[in-house]
This record gives sequence, C-alpha cells and structure tokens, in this order.
Amino acid sequence: MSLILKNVRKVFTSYGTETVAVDDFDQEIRRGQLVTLLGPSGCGKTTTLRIIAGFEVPTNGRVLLDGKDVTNLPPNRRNISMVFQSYALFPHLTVEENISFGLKLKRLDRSTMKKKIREMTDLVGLKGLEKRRPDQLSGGQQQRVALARSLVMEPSVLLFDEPLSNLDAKLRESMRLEIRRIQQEVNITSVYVTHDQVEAMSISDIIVVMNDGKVMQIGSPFDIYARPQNSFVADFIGRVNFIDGEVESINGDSVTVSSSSLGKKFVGRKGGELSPGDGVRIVLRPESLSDREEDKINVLSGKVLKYVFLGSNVEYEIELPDGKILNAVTFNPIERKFPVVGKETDLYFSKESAWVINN
Ligand SMILES: Nc1ncnc2c1ncn2[C@@H]1O[C@H](COP(=O)(O)OP(=O)(O)OP(=O)(O)O)[C@@H](O)[C@H]1O
Repeated sequence: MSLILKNVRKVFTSYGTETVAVDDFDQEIRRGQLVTLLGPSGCGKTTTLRIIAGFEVPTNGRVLLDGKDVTNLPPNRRNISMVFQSYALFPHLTVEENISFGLKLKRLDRSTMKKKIREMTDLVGLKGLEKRRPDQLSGGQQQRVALARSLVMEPSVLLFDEPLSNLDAKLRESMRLEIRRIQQEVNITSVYVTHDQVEAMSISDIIVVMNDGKVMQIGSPFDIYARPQNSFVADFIGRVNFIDGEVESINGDSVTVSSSSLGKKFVGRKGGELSPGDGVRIVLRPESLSDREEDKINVLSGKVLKYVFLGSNVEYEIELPDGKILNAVTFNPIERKFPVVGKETDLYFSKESAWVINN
C-alpha cells in the first residue's frame, strides 16, 4: 500500500511557546518501500511517525493511505502496526500467545490461527521458541516476537520506532539485516526511524534526512552519501572534509573552484545550481583521497599530523596550509610507502569524488 504525506506540518504549543516539530513534510512512499527518517535528536522523526500512525493529528497537511485520506482517523482504524524500541511484549504470555494476541479479536478458527502463528515464527526465525516467555528470550529474539506480532495482523504499513536501540552493537548489525530481509519478503511498505546513519544506509530504499523539523534531503543511500544537497547532510552522514572556495568556471557538470586560502584550483562535479562567483564548498570524503596520483586531477599538499595503521586501511590527519585539518583514509597499506609524521605529503582526488555545493 502506498503512503503519502502531503505538506504535513505539526506545531506544538506548550506554555505559550510554539515548536515546529515537522515543517512541510511532503513525500510519497511507494508500495513495498522501506523509507527511513534519519536525523539528530529533536528533528521531528518520532512526531512524523506518530502522525502516520494516527497518535498525532497534523496542524496542516494530509496523510493518504492508498489514496484514501486518513488524516483524522484514529490509530485503530488505519491498519498500521508499529514496532517499538521497548518491544512492548506481554511478559506473562508465551511467544505464540504474544504473536496471536491481536488475532483473537479477529475471531479466526483454531487451525487458521495455528497456521498463521507457524508462518510467522518461521518468517522471523523463532521456530522452537514458541512456548517461552519474553524473560526467557534474548533482546534480539524479543524484537523478533514484536515484529511477528505486528506482521501477523497483515498491516498495510509497518512503522519502526528505533527498534534496535536496546540491542548491543553486534546484534544491531545482524538484526537490521533480518528486518530488511523480512520486510522485503513480506513486501510491506515501511517507515523506519533511527538516528544511526549506518543503520539507515544499510536497510533503506529511501532516506529522509531531517533537521529541526525540516526535510534536508530525500534520496537513496547512495545519493545521500555521495550527492548531498547541503552541508548538513554531508556532515551528518559519514565523515567529510569541506574545502571552501569560489566558482571560477563551469563546463557541463564540471566546476572549477578556486580556493584563495590554499592558493589552488580544483575541479569537481556540479552539485546544484551554481554560477561563476558563487561561494561554494567541495564535499570530499576521507576515502576519496589517495596517496597515488594515477589519473586524479586534483592535488592537496599538507603536513602529516597523525598516521594510524589499522590493518586494512590507514587513517591520517593532514594540516593544510590554511590551518584546516584534512582527514584521509587510504586502503591496502601493505603495498604503500608510509608517510612520515611532521613531513609534507601530497594527496590526490578525482573530479568525480569532489562534489561541489552551495556554501
Ligand atoms: N507533545 C509535545 N509537546 C511539545 N513539544 C513536543 C511534543 N512532542 C515533541 N515535541 C517537540 O517537537 C520536536 C520534535 O520532537 P520529536 O520527538 O519528533 O523528535 P525526534 O527526532 O523523534 O527526537 P528523538 O530522536 O530524541 O526521539 C522537539 O523539539 C520536541 O521537543
């Protein structure tokens, strides 16, 4: 089922102060897509999710489920399920009783109910644990029960509110792959809230980056990482270096940027509407910098401040002539000559990896 948020805005008023929690959120989520709302604390992710679920009514705008306006429908009439960070399982019920709890209201016959429970325990990987209570399960298993309990109701849309926050780092990694597998297998339209950018990158079809209630960018994980539309997105997703300068000339998708503080020119890719004379920044990921020139057309020189050998890669910090610190990561260090701390070194980058945006 498709989900559309049309110019959704939510303003909270408490003690005479207005907070714009969500500002003009406008996006269609197509059937079977997993869309992640990503952003720092307080950016409006949970409020957006609660508006979709029906726990909040937007101040302006509409929510459409398969074309039907559900903006003012209560949660129980939307056929939407939510998976919470806290699992919200019934502690005194077994796995299968937890899963079938909502089904009881549907008055299904015994064999249909049994079949559905078996399908769910198979799907989420809980076979053999049907008779256990939540306190006899690990955190990851409890979250699987919560997921099964949501899916068994065959909702049109599944919402996830930071579902992995209570799990340790290793389990989070495996569970996010599991959630993605299950979501794709069932082909259910999903909205997922997280503040963890790696989690968002690894499970999403589309990421919505939010800040201060505003949508900063909507795009695929690749676009959000490699083609950020503004400094906030570039900085929030992964590590980044910024080189500030001015547009000297534009030729197709190539932009020549001159940096007066470095006394150099660089060629990058046009990342927005730019004109000669515009103040811009080059977005440069640490791994785009290389100690080998090959056919890369840009070069930066600076003093090596730090050099950390990490086996598969090497991280360094370089001080540029304008005093700014550049972070670089190079791979396959065994084949390389090692830079010397305190000495000057050159690092190269391609036009493709230099994404030029408005400053
Ligand atoms: N009921 C409320 N009354 C007043 N302000 C609220 C209410 N709920 C949320 N807010 C405010 O709206 C803004 C967005 O909150 P929201 O909970 O949606 O953010 P979030 O991105 O989910 O944050 P977190 O990651 O910390 O959960 C915040 O400034 C918050 O203080």
